[in-house]
Amino acid sequence: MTTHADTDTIVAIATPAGAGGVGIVRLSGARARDVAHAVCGRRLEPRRAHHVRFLDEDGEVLDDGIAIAFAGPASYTGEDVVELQAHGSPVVLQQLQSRCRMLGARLARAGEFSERAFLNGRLDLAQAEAVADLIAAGDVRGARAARRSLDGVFSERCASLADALLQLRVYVEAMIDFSDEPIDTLGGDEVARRIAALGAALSALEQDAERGRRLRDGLHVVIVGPPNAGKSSLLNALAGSDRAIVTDIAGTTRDLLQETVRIGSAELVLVDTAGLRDAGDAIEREGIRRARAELQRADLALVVLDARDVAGGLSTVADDLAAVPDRLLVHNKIDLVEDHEAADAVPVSARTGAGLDRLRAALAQRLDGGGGGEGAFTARQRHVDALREASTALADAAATVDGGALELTAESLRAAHDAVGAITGRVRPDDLLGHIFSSFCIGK
Ligand SMILES: Nc1nc2c(c(=O)[nH]1)N(C=O)[C@@H](CNc1ccc(C(=O)N[C@@H](CCC(=O)O)C(=O)O)cc1)CN2
Ligand SMILES: Nc1nc2c(ncn2[C@@H]2O[C@H](COP(=O)(O)OP(=O)(O)OP(=O)(O)O)[C@@H](O)[C@H]2O)c(=O)[nH]1
Repeated sequence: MTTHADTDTIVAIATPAGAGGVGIVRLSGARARDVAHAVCGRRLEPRRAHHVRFLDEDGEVLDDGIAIAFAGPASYTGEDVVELQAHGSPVVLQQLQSRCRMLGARLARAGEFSERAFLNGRLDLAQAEAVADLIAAGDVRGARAARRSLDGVFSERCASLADALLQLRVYVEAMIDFSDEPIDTLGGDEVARRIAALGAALSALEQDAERGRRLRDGLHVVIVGPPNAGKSSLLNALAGSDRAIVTDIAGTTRDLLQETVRIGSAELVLVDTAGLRDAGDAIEREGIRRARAELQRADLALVVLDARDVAGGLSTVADDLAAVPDRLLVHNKIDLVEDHEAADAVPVSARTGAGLDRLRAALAQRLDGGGGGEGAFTARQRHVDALREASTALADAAATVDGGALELTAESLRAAHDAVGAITGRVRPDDLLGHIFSSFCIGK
């Protein structure tokens, strides 16, 4: 792997803002070790922890700490890297960073260390994205899944798909070169068979990636039901807060209200919505429109019904539930009814708290069904979109094979191959890298 001697040497505080036990200033680039030499007053042997004094330009001691140098390409970025590990004082870390800048290092942009790791082939694009997803993970499942992506689980699946697509492209290109012969003697059936097999592999990966996207983005649970069923009360009870306004006036909730709730080791995003009904003033109708739009994005609808009128409530919302992939029925206000057992619903009272543990358990079970088990990895919307694009292109390829229009088949296969390649960054549109790495934190 080549180090990029022609690029700037960059510096950033790698640890979070604020005071901490230890703070790290990280350098990467051809001049990293020279800069460190000047700051530490001595040369650093690679991969060895040195206890040194960090000096300012007058030889004044800024702090004492640990300095470690990594000689490229055996480093995180693939370039020469130095870490200056000081006491976690924001003042000291700022001084150290300024000193490195005075010595010729430039302040790193957000994500620039990881971007260099990508550009130097240390990580592919999906792995670099997994670094950011690991850092941002809100729960154990998300962190584990991001770790698998960082280890290349997702990338390897993409790579083997890309390989198979490449082989098929080569085969089809060869057929085109012999195109004066009839297609069936050349193996048109074989091409069709291989396209079908690839389509199956692609759709399996697309499903796993969609599950991975949910792991990353969190399960989106939308609370719906008729007015006054107790949706806001239930949000408050689950969130353990008084976020939502509760009154006995039907149509109280108008806008969407979102809370992040932790269930076991998982985090889910709960959205309270306006009660669904075909009435109300202009504001309430807008609230209902937003509730319906929110349902389109839901992974799970938590359907809250008043236990005193389950059938009536359900008929109010039935049409709106059609688009939701999964639902959990809740009968609320069981404190007001005698017999509340129901086979297909969780009975609760948002007022007394009865049944809430059962509801949490039911939610936790749905969360497990949503992925995060053995082998699950994180993915992003970008990846799911790319896999869908590849599926469409592959379907186009299949359609043209039948007609014997092999140039078109070859073109569609190329499009599918490029779409899969964009996931790991083998193929990349111009603006993609800036878009991805700018959302990282500084120092990563
Ligand atoms: N102090 C510190 N901790 C850290 C990092 C860091 O940069 N500094 N990391 C970064 O964000 C992560 C670890 N990532 C790293 C990845 C590769 C190499 C590295 O030196 N790789 C060489 C040698 C391989 C080996 O010895 O195992 C290589 O890949 O050739 C270092 C850190 C998490 N913890
Ligand atoms: N007895 C009893 N009353 C409840 C329970 N849950 C909610 N309520 C009452 O029912 C009324 C409506 O509750 P909300 O939480 O505002 O209902 P909502 O479904 O959000 O109502 P909208 O905002 O109109 O859609 C309030 O007076 C609550 O105090 C419950 O479990 N038992």
